[in-house]
Amino acid sequence: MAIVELKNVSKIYQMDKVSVKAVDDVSFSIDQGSFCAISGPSGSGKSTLLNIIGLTDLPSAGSVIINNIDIYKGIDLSKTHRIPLSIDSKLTDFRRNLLGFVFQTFNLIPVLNVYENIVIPLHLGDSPALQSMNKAEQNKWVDYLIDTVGLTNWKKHKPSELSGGQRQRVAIARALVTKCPIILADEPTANLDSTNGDQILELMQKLNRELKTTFIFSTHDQKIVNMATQVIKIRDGKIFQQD
Ligand SMILES: Nc1ncnc2c1ncn2[C@@H]1O[C@H](COP(=O)(O)OP(=O)(O)OP(=O)(O)O)[C@@H](O)[C@H]1O
Repeated sequence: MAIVELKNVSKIYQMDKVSVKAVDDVSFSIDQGSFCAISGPSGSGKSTLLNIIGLTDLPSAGSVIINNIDIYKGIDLSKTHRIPLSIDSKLTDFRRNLLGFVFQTFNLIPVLNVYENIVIPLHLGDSPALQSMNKAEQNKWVDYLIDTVGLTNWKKHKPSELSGGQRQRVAIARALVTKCPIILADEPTANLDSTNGDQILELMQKLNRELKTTFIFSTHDQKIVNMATQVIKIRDGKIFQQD
């Protein structure tokens, strides 16, 4: 079953008189539970596609369907250059409930410790998955995540006291804490050495298998491509191969 579907999606960036077609009439679907790599050379449109799926970038044309919800239904995208106020709060809810984000620069809050960084999303929204857990169950879930990412002895430590690999583990636990069905990861291994990068990938693969969370990567990393259950290769904003 498809959890993400893009139909005839294009994205044009307009800069003064120059327009750049970053994504050019792209259609694909990603199955629930996939470990999916969007790969391609620099400037091919990977991050733009991930941002469109992450609902942080508005397409210029096409449909984006996530979890069977046609996100921009009824909106004339050709005349809309900014996320319309009328759907802004709906998109924020979709992002909180459906999507978790892992970035190459980790994006942790420096003044908060590991535990506090991980539980932040629990204080921001109230997704259906979270509503189904009482306080004790939430605490058990957070402990399970911290244990699974191997940071039980580091709960009280600040990000500055952690290695790059440990910081990315915090970011992964934070992305998963709301039990969202989809994790978007933009070059998650780019700032890690190869040993730490390998460990982070193995961890994400384990979580993908155990929790059935869908992982979608934008990446140059051939190791991610080799591990992926679905690969979408793009070049100049177009798909040139899918397997
Ligand atoms: N905000 C923007 N304004 C104008 N042009 C942009 C913007 N973001 C991306 N682009 C252009 O769109 C094209 C695709 O960029 P994108 O960042 O999606 O590629 P990428 O494959 O992720 O590249 P990289 O691997 O180097 O991060 C490029 O030509 C880029 O210059």
